[in-house]
Amino acid sequence: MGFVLKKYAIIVAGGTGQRMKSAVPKQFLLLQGKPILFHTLLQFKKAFAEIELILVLPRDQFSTWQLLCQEYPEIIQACPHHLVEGGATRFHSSQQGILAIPVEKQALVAIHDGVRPLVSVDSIRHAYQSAEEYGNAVLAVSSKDSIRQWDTNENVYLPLDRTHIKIIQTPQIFEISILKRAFQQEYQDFFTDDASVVEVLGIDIHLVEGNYSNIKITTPEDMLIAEALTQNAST
Ligand SMILES: Nc1ccn([C@@H]2O[C@H](COP(=O)(O)OP(=O)(O)OP(=O)(O)O)[C@@H](O)[C@H]2O)c(=O)n1
Ligand SMILES: C[C@](O)(CO)[C@H](O)COP(=O)(O)O
Repeated sequence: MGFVLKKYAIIVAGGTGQRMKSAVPKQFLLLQGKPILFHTLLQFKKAFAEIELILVLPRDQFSTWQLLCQEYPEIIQACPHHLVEGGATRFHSSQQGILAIPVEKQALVAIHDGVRPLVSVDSIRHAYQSAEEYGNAVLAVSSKDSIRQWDTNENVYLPLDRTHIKIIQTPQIFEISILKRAFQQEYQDFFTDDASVVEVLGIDIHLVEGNYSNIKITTPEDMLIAEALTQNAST
């Protein structure tokens, strides 16, 4: 693969994990005996040794992370990174990460959920390659379930054609100049991911095939699924 542009990855982990209901912030929970965030950072390093990593965390979690980095020295050895303070929403955390990247550099920037540690190296490489070709790339998979949407006129859930549905994942990769422009906007409630922010500029989003294992660890059963999916990797 002939990559030309400099590559950054912003790993957003500025949330508080309310749905996980865990005393330990979910990004620090151990998966195969190592913090989730280590697995996430490592996948990007495995994809591109030269990549620059930016980790976004709430300020009050910096000290816990620094302690984890002492307890697991492989984190810093394998995945040196720049630590940035997060914001009130995912949008604001992405924005903080983007601000940490120098303006003058031409680069491709992936924004990835810290709690998606199972993204495959192949998916990461494929997404950067597509972003280099099309200007942006967002991982997505087809729905395996039937889908219904609430209809306010009929007051009932009506079926949707699932062949027209995509489940959106991360990483979501963009040219830095586009991200800088997009994230100057005011926050809007429908900004549930970075693609929805960039799209407001009138830019078409290019979806690329993701992997079903790339789950977002959101609720307690996701930890069990993640442990099961990584079991062979650790033996
Ligand atoms: N203010 C925020 C909110 C979320 N995130 C990050 O965005 C990713 C996806 O969000 P989600 O799974 O919703 O995480 P939380 O917001 O922590 O969880 P919850 O909504 O259950 O509180 C996570 O890596 C999370 O840390 C972030 O960086 N900053
Ligand atoms: C960015 C994302 O993971 C794409 O599926 C998702 O939108 C994050 O949503 P959350 O409510 O912040 O978990």
